Amino acid sequence: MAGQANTIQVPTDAELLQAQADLWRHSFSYLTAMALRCAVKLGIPTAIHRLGGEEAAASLPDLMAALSLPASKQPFVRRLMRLLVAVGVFAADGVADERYRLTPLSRILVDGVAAADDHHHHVLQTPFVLTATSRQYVEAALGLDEWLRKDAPPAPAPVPSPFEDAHGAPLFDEATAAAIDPEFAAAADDALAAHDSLGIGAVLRECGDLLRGVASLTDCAGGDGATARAIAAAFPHIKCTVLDLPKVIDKAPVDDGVVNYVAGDLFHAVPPAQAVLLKLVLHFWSDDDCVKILSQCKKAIPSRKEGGKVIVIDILIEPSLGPAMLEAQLLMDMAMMVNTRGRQRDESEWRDLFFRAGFSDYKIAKKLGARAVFEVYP
Ligand SMILES: C[S@@+](CC[C@H](N)C(=O)[O-])C[C@H]1O[C@@H](n2cnc3c(N)ncnc32)[C@H](O)[C@@H]1O
Repeated sequence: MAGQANTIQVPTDAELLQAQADLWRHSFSYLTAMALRCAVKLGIPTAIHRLGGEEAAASLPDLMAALSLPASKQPFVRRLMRLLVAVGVFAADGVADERYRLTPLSRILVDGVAAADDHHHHVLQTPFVLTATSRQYVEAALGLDEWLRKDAPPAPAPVPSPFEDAHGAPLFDEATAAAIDPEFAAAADDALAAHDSLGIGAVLRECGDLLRGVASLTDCAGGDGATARAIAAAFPHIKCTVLDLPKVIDKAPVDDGVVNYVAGDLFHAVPPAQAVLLKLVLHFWSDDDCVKILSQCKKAIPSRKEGGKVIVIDILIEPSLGPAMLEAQLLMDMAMMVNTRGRQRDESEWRDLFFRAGFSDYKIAKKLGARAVFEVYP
């Protein structure tokens, strides 16, 4: 059928019109990201909060004044806000005289406030937005086709990410600040901390049984100890240890009497405990590295009979969560592919990692939004 390659089935009129609209949407979706970045840089969520709080909506002229923007730009800000309302970043009252309110999404972008009750933490996500939409991330993504054309180095050499190809240093590496831009490297660290801190409260509230009967826990790659301190506050009987790299532990609170901090390398040894936690760690690493990390964790825990387990909290790709959640998970996977050597995984990929590392069984204790909490047994 040689002729077929030169012809193509033209879509019906209805399909064509829909296809063109979808093409606009996908090709220009970066403008949604840039509109969100613009709103964060101007401080629009914080201004709306100050003008109206939860009770009253903020009018466009009041918003212009609060942001110190020239009145001549009001029609343009109205168009920016119209898009951000349409995609759920803000909500609007009225049609001609728009008044804007925060949505749950824009509430996590309000700066300089604390949670209104003791059970929740306000974790500001603006560093995440600013890094995800940064010139450095966008440039790395623009090199994706070139990167795919290039053969990977022979195994076991790691495959450098498009980010490394574009900028000459991996993300979150000592070399990043020197090779790229100290400001970007600091912002990326803040973005990681903001991204990771959101969610441990929900895990502790939703998974009551997860830590029942656990006497000691090592939070592997636990950063500055925020997660371990939250666990110790909720379960004071658990002896908590944080393992992270020396450069991170050096900045952690020295012997705060609640959590024990250990500087080390999770590829070499994990401080022994009844349970080891890997929260948002494995998605950063390749499959082979994950097997090495999980093997170290397995050495650190006792048998299943003695309550030994590894707790993994990470994204679980799950089409049944619906198209919007799946798209968020797959975009997070693309973000890992473009910017790191890691990936997001579906259940069969997680299962393979656990069994390759020598574990005998696992269960999904809870699915929480895009993430899942796994209990992995020796
Ligand atoms: C994605 S964060 C983990 C976040 C943390 N578990 C949380 O949920 O807040 C990555 C952490 O891994 C640490 N890390 C990276 N390589 C490491 C290694 N070889 N050994 C120990 N920690 C490491 C980093 O310093 C950083 O704190």
